[in-house]
Amino acid sequence: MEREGNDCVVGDTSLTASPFDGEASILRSTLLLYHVGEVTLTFHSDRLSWKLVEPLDNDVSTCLGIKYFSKVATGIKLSDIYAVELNDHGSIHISSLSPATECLFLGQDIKMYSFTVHGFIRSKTQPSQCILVEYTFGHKNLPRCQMWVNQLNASLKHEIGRPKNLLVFVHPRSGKGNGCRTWEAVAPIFSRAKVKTKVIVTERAGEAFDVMSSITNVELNSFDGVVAVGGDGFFNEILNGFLSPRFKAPYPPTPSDFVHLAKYNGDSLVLDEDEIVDGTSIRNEDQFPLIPSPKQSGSRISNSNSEDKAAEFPVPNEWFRFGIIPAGSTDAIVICTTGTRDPITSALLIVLGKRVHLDIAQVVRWKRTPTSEVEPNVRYAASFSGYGFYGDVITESEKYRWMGPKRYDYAGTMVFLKHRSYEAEITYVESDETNLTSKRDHEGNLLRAIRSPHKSEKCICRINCKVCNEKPNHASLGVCSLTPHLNSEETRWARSKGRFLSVGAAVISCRNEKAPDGLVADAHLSDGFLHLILIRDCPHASYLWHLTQLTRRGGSPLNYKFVEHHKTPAFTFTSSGNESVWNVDGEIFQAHQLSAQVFRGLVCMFASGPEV
Ligand SMILES: Nc1ncnc2c1ncn2[C@@H]1O[C@H](COP(=O)(O)OP(=O)(O)OP(=O)(O)O)[C@@H](O)[C@H]1O
Repeated sequence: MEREGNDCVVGDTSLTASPFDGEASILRSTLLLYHVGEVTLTFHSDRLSWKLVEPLDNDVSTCLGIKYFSKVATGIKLSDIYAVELNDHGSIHISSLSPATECLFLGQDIKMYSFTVHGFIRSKTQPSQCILVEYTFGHKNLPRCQMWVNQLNASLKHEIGRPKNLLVFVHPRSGKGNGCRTWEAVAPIFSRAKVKTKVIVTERAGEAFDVMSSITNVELNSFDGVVAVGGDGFFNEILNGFLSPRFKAPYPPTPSDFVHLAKYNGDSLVLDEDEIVDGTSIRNEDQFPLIPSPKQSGSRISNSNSEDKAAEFPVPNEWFRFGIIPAGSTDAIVICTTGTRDPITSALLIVLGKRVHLDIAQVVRWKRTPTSEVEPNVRYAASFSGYGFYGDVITESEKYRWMGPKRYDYAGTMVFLKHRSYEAEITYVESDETNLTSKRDHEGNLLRAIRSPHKSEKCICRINCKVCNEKPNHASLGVCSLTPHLNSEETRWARSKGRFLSVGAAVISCRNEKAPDGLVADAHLSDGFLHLILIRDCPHASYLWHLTQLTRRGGSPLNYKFVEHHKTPAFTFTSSGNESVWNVDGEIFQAHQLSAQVFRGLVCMFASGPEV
């Protein structure tokens, strides 16, 4: 049933007032909204809205005396639409419609053409989660449907920031081994949104690193971003492959009395603190099979050539973004950046072209090579680097990878029972916000902090976070803009020395399903600070209490005398005595001595921050 005369296509110069709200509309037609009824569909520049032709009485429509309840939406913002498609079956039989709609056709068997608008709505119970919605509109006239599709698609093209071409890495064995299935579940969102994807399913650890570090700048420039279908460790590998050859920055600062322990036998250390990192040393990592040597590289993407040397790929790069489709065991980075652990939400945030900046820690290990030269070894971390308990858990858990995500619980229990502590010295740059929980008095006793922020005073990072939005201007300030808390005239260093159960540096809150508020509830995605958490040796029961607090929503895991919490842009670590390893974003990094700093908002993610 067609109502001729109710359609109008309005050009730019002769916009027609919408009958609903007086706003200028671009397009208006009477169409059939499947499962609802006949509607007047109106497109304003930023919104598609519809209204039932038959007036509703309290959301109830009546047809032939039968009442139908209409609880559907009455519109969708253009920014929440990710695809509009003309349905290729061409026409449908009225018999496949809902009873309410069939009533409109009085049972006639009429063929219709249709198009579907794909978008999302936020879950009412979990606001960070996006739920797919689709609205199918029908009309007997094919050109009319085509006109709507063309108009809406033309408008979607003007939506800012949406990607067109992505490089996707899938880790098939991530988490419970669901990497491929997870990608298959979200791939239709990309194809509907007409986002081209080059998909690489990894066959071994280190492959994504190789591809990312050897891909030419010309080819990388052809992508709008890279997507990891996997866990935190997999994302870390991709991040390191991206940054290592491209990001040029000084090494982290160290205090004037920082002695590189590799400097024994009176050799002088040849490193200059201002020396530029090219990061290629990561490729020579000798102890970790995950980061292979260049010879192993079986890259499925072309290698450098002379044309590429001329092509630039600036880092930081505002356009190029990273996405994570969660398929791992912990997925802390995706939880912190999207507020949820949901592949559909992640895929939608990617195709809709969302953007949030993320701080990245540069962790530099100082180590003597077989030729007796001291060599820095650079790793980048997006979520957490930890030593002692955290390093021991990751080492132990690798033995039980076959258990899947449960291996962390098992390994955690084993390591907890052993209750090992490690002798170390940590120095950190003080800032006005540095000492947050515990402080040592001059007699060496641990005092409960007086400056610990009360819970209600904590500024939690969320969508449009004010703290993160004060982002530095990378273009005008160069690399200095990445270390805003290190650029003051005088850097003040503080020191903690003793036996520690763990030493950790959180870049972000590290929320995950086991720790709903994360390790540091008020950490920000992009404030240019690391949260240094030092857990001094303490009785077993006290440590258990700290760990238990971590698992509680609203818990206070840092509010103990044996816990030091320092908000700092840089720190150094030197171990003495028996050693653990570092756990960098869930990957092992063996370092006896290291220095670290954080770069504010170094990379952009396809996300918008958590909706907390
Ligand atoms: N095809 C592969 N086979 C084996 N290992 C791989 C493969 N592809 C990648 N890897 C390695 O597996 C490691 C762990 O991957 P990932 O982070 O996805 O899983 P996870 O450890 O289960 O999750 P999470 O890091 O969230 O706890 C990564 O460091 C990556 O190098």
